[in-house]
Amino acid sequence: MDFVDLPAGLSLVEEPMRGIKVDTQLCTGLVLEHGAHVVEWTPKSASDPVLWMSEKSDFADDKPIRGGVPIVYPWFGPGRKGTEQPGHGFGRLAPWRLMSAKVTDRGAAHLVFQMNAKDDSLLGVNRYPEATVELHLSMGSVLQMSLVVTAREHKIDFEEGLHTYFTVGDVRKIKINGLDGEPYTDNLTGKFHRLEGDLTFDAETDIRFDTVKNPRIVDEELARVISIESVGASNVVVWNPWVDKSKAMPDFGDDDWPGMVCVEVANARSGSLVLAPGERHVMSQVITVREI
Ligand SMILES: O=P(O)(O)OC[C@H]1O[C@H](O)[C@H](O)[C@@H](O)[C@@H]1O
Repeated sequence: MDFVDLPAGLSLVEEPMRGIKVDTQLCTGLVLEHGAHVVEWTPKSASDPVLWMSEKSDFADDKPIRGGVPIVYPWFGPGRKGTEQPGHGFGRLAPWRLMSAKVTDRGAAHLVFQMNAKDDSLLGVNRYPEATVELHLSMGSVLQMSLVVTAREHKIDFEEGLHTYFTVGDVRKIKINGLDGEPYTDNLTGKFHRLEGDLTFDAETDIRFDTVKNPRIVDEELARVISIESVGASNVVVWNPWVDKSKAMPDFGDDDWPGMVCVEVANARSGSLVLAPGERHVMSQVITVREI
């Protein structure tokens, strides 16, 4: 950040943590160095925030942020062994460095962050040099995020995800369409199923689809459809903690669960990736909001 000049429309902020504030004719937004975390993206046409943020979130070097778009890398949840720490990997806890910042004439902000390869002090482990990990971000009337992983001298084997929290009117009244007929694993029971019709919510939900199809959140209450289009992802994870889990999470309000849903594009479990030395993989999502 110290080496990159910020054009009009971008400014440096220190609160709630150090990051880049975006304010252009197309959108407002906020991306923090901590985890290259997109905390806010609101297109100028939207009357409600698109991304959900917990008012109880921590903003600390050693804690993940609850809301926005946490980057999951290099393992998902507790990983394939079920014992990895920290949960969802160190990507969301790592300091990332701004490598370039541009704003187009039309007002789209293009930012590139790289996971800081020099600072491994945070977690006391020297894992970063295995790969170069970048987030390429375009924030305008749509939000486009690409996680770009390039193996260095050795073969790497990893999981990843863009763990997006969306604001919804009431999770009990939304439906997610686009995934009809797709197979999924219920992470709460370990059982396999196949979705029939639209996905709706009437209990705690934590499921992982094996799919390359694109989900849409149909939200009559907020009169909008949010589309999540991905490239290079073989999973979609859908999560809502419902009543009891919300109470158990200190960084999540007890009554916040109806107003959010996570729809996460990922390569996890059987979708995990292997890259040969020098090989690169890109996983992208494009988020679009349309009024209904
Ligand atoms: O609390 P976190 O580590 O941020 O994880 C929040 C959630 O993320 C994903 O959706 C997982 O599938 C869930 O099992 C997990 O509870």
